[in-house]
Amino acid sequence: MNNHRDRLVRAPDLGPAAGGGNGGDAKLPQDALAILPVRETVLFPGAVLPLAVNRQVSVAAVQHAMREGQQIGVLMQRDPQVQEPSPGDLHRMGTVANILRLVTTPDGTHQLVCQGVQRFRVLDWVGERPFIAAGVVRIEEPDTRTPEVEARFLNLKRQAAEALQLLPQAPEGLAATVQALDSPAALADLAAALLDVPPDEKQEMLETVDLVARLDRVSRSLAGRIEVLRLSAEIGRQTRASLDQRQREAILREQMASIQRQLGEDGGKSAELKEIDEAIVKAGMPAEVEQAARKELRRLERMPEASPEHGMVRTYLDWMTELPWRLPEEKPIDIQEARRILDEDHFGLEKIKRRIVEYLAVRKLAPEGKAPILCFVGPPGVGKTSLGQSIARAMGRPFTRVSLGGVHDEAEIRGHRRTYIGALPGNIIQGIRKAGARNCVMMLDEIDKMGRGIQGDPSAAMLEVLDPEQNNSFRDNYLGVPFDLSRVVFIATANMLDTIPGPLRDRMEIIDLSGYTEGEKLQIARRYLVRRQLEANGLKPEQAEIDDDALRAIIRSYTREAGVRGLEREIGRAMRHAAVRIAEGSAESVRIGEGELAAVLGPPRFEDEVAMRTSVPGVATGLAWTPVGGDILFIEATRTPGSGRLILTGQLGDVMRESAQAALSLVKSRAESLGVDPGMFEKSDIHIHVPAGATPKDGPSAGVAMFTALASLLTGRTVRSDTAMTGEISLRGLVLPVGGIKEKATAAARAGLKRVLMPARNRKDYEEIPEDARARLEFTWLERAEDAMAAALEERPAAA
Ligand SMILES: Nc1ncnc2c1ncn2[C@@H]1O[C@H](COP(=O)(O)OP(=O)(O)OP(=O)(O)O)[C@@H](O)[C@H]1O
Repeated sequence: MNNHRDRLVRAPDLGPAAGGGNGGDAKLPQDALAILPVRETVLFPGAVLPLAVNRQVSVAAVQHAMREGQQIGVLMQRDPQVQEPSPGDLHRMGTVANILRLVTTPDGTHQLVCQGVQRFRVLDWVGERPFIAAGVVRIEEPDTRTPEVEARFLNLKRQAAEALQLLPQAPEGLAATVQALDSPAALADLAAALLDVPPDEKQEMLETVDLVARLDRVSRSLAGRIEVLRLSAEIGRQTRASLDQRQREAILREQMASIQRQLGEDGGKSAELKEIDEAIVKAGMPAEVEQAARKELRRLERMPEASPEHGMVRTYLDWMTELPWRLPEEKPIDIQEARRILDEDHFGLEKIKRRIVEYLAVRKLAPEGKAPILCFVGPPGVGKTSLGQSIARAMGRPFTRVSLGGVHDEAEIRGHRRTYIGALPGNIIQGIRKAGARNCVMMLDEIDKMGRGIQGDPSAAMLEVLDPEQNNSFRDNYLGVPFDLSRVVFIATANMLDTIPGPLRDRMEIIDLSGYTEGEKLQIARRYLVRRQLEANGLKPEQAEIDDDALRAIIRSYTREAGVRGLEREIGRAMRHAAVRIAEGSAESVRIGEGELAAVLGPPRFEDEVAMRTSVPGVATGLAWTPVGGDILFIEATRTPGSGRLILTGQLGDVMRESAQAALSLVKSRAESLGVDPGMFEKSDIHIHVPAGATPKDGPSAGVAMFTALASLLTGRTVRSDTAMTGEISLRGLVLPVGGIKEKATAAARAGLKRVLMPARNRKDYEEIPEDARARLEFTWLERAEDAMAAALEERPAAA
């Protein structure tokens, strides 16, 4: 069709390109492409297309590719008006092309003839001047021939044949080419390239990588096109039948007006449908999802408003249109600022904050990379949730919490199918909608408390949610379409590790928050909790004050916890007391010292518990590790006339029962050195009880305390009230090492004890114990059970 002769030109003939930047001669990294920005044209794989090359960026890109003998990346501009496009003006998905030849027309403009090879996606921009260059990933076209694909392939072929028949000026031989095509992907791309639709729609087709969705998308457009062609063919026929064109238009207008009149009578519904239609457009759904939504919208159109299904479809469409499909712009993370935010919100926790900053730094450098999933493990009230909130704040993203505690049904995570009455999406999708962004920070609370019921295993669904290979197309049963969770920042919390299923645990990076020492709690109270409670109770700082001694007393005598939640509650109570006094006018300002506490908060709750409990022989203070931090526990032993039985109560597990038996055997074998008549055992029953019977207890680490309690009972010497102990014992009287030393020592310090007895073989764990607890405790390291007796029992038998 050109009336001039094509001629081959070498790259340098194009004239000079602007210098500087990535340099005309610079080599690009291996998977990088020189980019040719084009306007209102989409090149599809397989298609041969002439492209105008006149702008500096285009000229330089083509020169570079030709000189290096490389392919070129063709990307369409978002806005055709932009004269000098920069990377931000381009779509991120385009087609890699082979340069076939370069043609210069007589009027001096250049045309590049190139052939699309395969799709690519831009990973990052690696240059802007003199030409745009991008690091890319090439998208392979898998050779899938499922029945789903096959059916669509045949259908599309049929449609293409029909369209070509209706087209008067279809190129010769095209119909035969189409029929001979054997690849569904090639057919879809060929049809898309030939279709007479706006460039943006073509770009959408290009971006539809999934083959089934692409075949559907192209087939839908083609069907529309065929309709138009049929109509125009019919009009043509009628014109030939000498129907006056004007007359025909008048008739059509008349028909349209009548249809509109009818619609007018039913204005409410059509307004509603229009609203949903607009919401679908606004939601920015991926093509496949939009297709599903539109299908439902068409169903809704046909449904009487009064039918129960109408409401269900309407609710479904509300969910679909309100979900944040579009990815909001992500600001790069400011690491300095993140550090400042973490410090502002939390006292101490240095190691943990450092780890979080590292995590954020990695995410900053590789935003699309697979970041590990952080899991905060620790007792309640140690700041797991508030750390999560700080991370969200530092990343500038919304925060949402999803509680997994008690979830034992897969559908709670993945939603119910819409066939169920009252079905809703699962809590992951609900969390996303609440957050309003699909790159939110989502805290998965109590992941250790997920159960497993008869309705499927929720942890399997969780695995899929957290798997970076799968979560970009997470399928909620209710939605029935994939949702991309890959940009969500997941953070899990748990009280204990043991109950998290192994595969889930492997996906996560565990961060331990073990609880605070008294010194840390004091600082947290002073810097955060008091201020927060002042505000919460409408007080100004000058109106109420709690001094340090009072805070320390609250920590010691009114709370016994690893975290600071109880502490905050008690401070809140004290503040309310102050608020009442100020509101009733009996004081201008209130100062609460240690002396006032009893009046404000009631009598101390924990102070003398140990002294009181251990005031009789037969009670020893043990130390336990629990999921909510360490704690003290009492081992009580008594003797009654009987026949040599050992009675054990207090919900003890097997290991603990055996350890009680071992303690008793050990005491029996030491009877003489304890000054006990060995014959006494046959005439007595020994009862060992570990109170707090509602909590199951297990483990061997109470062995030393059991032995000490029995020795105390039989010798009549009480156990020192300032001493707690832990350790396993062997039948031969050796003290064996145990776990949880740090938590146990912290618990002893928290309970106001002064001395702890621990296995000598745990000495290596001493370094782990927080400074604060170390300073307050005296440690005795036990080799043998006798060492415990010597260190724990009072010298003399208690007075009867
Ligand atoms: N290091 C700290 N500095 C300042 N405040 C803290 C610190 N640790 C905890 N807090 C405060 O203690 C309160 C309880 O913390 P948070 O709710 O985060 O606990 P949690 O570990 O998530 O508990 P749970 O497991 O019960 O949800 C919050 O108000 C939090 O701000």
